[in-house]
Amino acid sequence: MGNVPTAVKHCLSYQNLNRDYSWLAHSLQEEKKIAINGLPTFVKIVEVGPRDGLQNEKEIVPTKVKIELIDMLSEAGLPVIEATSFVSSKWVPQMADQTEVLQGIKKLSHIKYPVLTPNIQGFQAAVAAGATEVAVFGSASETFSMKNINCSVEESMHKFSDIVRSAEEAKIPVRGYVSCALGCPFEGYIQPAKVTEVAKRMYNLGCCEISLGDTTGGGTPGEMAKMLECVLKEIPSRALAVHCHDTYGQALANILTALQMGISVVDSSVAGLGGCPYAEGASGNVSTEDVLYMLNGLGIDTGVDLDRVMEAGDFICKALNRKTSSKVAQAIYKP
Ligand SMILES: CC(C)(COP(=O)([O-])OP(=O)([O-])OC[C@H]1O[C@@H](n2cnc3c(N)ncnc32)[C@H](O)[C@@H]1OP(=O)([O-])[O-])[C@@H](O)C(=O)NCCC(=O)NCCSC(=O)C[C@@](C)(O)CC(=O)[O-]
Repeated sequence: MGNVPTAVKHCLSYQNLNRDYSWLAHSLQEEKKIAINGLPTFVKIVEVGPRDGLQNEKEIVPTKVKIELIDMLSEAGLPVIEATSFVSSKWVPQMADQTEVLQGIKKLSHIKYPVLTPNIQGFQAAVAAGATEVAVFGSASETFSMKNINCSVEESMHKFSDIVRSAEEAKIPVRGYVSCALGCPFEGYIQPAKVTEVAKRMYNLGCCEISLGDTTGGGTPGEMAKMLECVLKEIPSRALAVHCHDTYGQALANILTALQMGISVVDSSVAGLGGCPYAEGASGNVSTEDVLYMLNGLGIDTGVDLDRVMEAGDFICKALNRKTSSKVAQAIYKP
């Protein structure tokens, strides 16, 4: 870890914070159920690196590297790791080894390994490969829906409805993504009312959690607040997540805004890998390392070991022959 300032060390671990600032630890424990400054006391991190992070990579990443990455992330204590997607390999060649990845990883019993399924064909293949959680992905933008999953928003709802019905029978929880929640790469501004309408339809279909995606990474905290204000009128905060890309450097500010509004599920990607193949120019997701550092500093528990996530980030960056996009890892990680 090298020589890092004391204040920084405290952001490296929630446990450090508790130990070294006993007065704060005491108050955190005493007021376990009372949010500090309106913030949640626990945030669930949904690690999307192995799927969202890798799907856009031009060079095919070897299956064994993907498996090792997921196993390292499991060891880091991430509660949810989106492992792969059961989409067409003609559309997204990087995800063609979905079955091998899902079957090759060490599945720890306390960790969920959801996979993306755009249609019933993908859902059936995912279940056959052993998936126990899936996610459907819709959009608040008609154009993005066509480009991404080759159908209109209306048609996508019918496909998702089929998946949710089959998933209910198989007792498989379904997460729902709403892309373009803060803007579309093709249509630009998207009205919060449109985001709300799509999110509500997916929630009413039976999606247990709705992840609101800033696909372009162009949203700002003001826009995040307006969009969430609208969505929260229809969906309870406990069923919402935010999924922020960091193209414009707004992701952490957007996440903090969401936390202040009662959201306690945050999607992020190790080393800030990623980008959607159908959102050209949009860079990676916010890095898991940076989100953890911020949450640790706020005294918010996640159960995740930042050091181990940085090791996983270092591993995948070396495999991809690139520098991490995590500011925290750049600042403090010494292999
Ligand atoms: C949705 C489809 C499949 C429709 O693709 P299509 O071409 O319209 O599908 P189709 O039903 O007409 O079938 C055509 C061919 O695809 C096959 N096919 C059909 N379905 C499947 C399937 N599930 N798995 C494997 N193969 C499939 C099917 O068998 C057939 O094969 P052929 O007869 O030509 O050999 C296609 O558009 C697709 O795969 N899109 C991929 C989209 C994608 O993965 N996007 C990136 C993820 S979304 C994202 O990143 C955003 C998010 C979630 O992170 C949040 C955010 O940041 O906003």
